[in-house]
Amino acid sequence: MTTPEHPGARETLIRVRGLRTQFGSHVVHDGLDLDVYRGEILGVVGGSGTGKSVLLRAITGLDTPAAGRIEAFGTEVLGASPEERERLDQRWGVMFQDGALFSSLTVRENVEVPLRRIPDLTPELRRALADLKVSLVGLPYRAGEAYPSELSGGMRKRAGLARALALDPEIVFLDEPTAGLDPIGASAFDSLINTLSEALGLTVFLVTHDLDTLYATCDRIAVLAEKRVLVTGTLPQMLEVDHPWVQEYFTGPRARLARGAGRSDTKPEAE
Ligand SMILES: Nc1ncnc2c1ncn2[C@@H]1O[C@H](COP(=O)(O)OP(=O)(O)OP(=O)(O)O)[C@@H](O)[C@H]1O
Repeated sequence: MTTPEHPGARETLIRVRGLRTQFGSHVVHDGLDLDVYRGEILGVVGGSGTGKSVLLRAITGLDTPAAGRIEAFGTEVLGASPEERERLDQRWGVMFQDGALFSSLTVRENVEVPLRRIPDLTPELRRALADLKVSLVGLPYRAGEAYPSELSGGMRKRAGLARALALDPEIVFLDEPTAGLDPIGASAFDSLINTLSEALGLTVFLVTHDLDTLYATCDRIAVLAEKRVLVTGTLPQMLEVDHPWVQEYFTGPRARLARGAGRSDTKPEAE
């Protein structure tokens, strides 16, 4: 299937070509291509088990694919030297579905973990920078002193985002950030993603099942199906795609609800 859009000549931050991932004989991706452009919020959708999380992990070097090329900021992720890898890790942040926080550390200490990679950063400055990130994601100051178990699910997700933002990355990878949140909490998280994208020029790679989030935040969508990125495009373009899963997902009853009565901060149609 062709890719019906290209948002002008934009800088490609991440370029994936011919990606193949597999676990034993189970092939998850085969011949997957994807570009992520600077400054965009890209929503990655697909049925359960189509490999959205595996793609995120492959791009960020957490899983090693069987074949293909992944380029981030012009650097080959696969086969990057430890020094290159360190530089890449400073240019992206990853927020996992459950926040993946260390339960024995306070929120501030969790956010300080990536900051420990910066040589010569005094403990006082590290702490101050962590507090800044905690407030950047809309958590109250006292949340920095709380342990993850003392926070609500929504606050834990924000804490996970604060840690992902610790090193001022250019791109954040968010794995189902609104999963498990009530609609008000999910809507607040959508607004936070939009605000951070606009204020910091942050690029966002967003794995989600949440149609409301797609409508509220995403500039572009990539659909995973048939072991690859089947199609990319804007939301209006998705409505024109002639593929059963895409049709069902974007024009089914839940999609109509999301489109019609979307959250209050629904993003205007991109391009
Ligand atoms: N470490 C692993 N070992 C074996 N199989 C794995 C591993 N990680 C993922 N898989 C398999 O790869 C496939 C894709 O998994 P992935 O978690 O990426 O799907 P997903 O699209 O994110 O699904 P969901 O929407 O349900 O979260 C699944 O069949 C999963 O069982």
